[in-house]
Amino acid sequence: MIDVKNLHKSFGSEEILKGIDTQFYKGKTNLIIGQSGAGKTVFLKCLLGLFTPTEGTIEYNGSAFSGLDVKEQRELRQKMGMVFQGGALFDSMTIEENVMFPLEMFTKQKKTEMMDRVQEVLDRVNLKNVNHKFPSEISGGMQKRVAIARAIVNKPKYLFCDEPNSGLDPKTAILIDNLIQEITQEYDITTVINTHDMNSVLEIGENIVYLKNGNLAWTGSKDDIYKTDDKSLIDFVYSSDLFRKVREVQLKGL
Ligand SMILES: Nc1ncnc2c1ncn2[C@@H]1O[C@H](COP(=O)(O)OP(=O)(O)OP(=O)(O)O)[C@@H](O)[C@H]1O
Repeated sequence: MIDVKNLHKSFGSEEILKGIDTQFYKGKTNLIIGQSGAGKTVFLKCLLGLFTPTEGTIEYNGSAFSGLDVKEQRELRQKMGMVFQGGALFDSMTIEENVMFPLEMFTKQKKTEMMDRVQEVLDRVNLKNVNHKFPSEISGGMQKRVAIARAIVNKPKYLFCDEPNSGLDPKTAILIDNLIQEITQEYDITTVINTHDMNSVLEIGENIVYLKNGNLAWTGSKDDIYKTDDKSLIDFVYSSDLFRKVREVQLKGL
């Protein structure tokens, strides 16, 4: 679990995050949603420890970066996996080398042990016969699977995903969403996903954190969204055609 307490983040005189209190739960797909510029990426970077909060704390199972020494901070970082927007694979490395990279960076495992683990996670994300290909030789959906495999190869306790569906067709996007949700449940990971995608909200939104202008405006599940009377959330989610249509069908009781 990640416990966020009174999180503020400013750049110079500009305050981006304005005192956020929320929790992200283990074994659940936690989503951060909000309009462009609301502060989602800044929030995700604070969670990753890439930005230091100006005020407030983020506790990972009771430990905050600020209370840890350098070695403990490194250990905590190793428990974090990240799926970057666009995948961020290394173009000059094969798929196998990409996935092995965190193990080579952070562990002292033997090559055979690393190879076994790489194969295990490639199997888990349903990627066959791609080990020796380069990222440019596989599809966008497959690249996302590689990015997920790389993010989980070192058995993280926390998984952060920045717009994991960007650039994918709707069907592939849902497959990727479902894969992230399955992995989250199977390995009991605290997963936080930054997304614009209302399909994702409807599909996998178990705990949704809605940011507005750097404030926490609403939290709840995908089912709670249908019952909400929060005007700003309604305005935001009903800008999605899909959401409006699903709601109309629900109201008709079909
Ligand atoms: N390193 C930085 N230095 C200064 N300002 C920053 C920095 N990173 C982000 N910001 C500012 O913080 C604000 C929120 O940006 P952020 O990227 O978190 O929004 P977002 O909700 O993720 O938007 P989008 O959905 O478009 O990605 C923006 O005004 C941005 O200019």
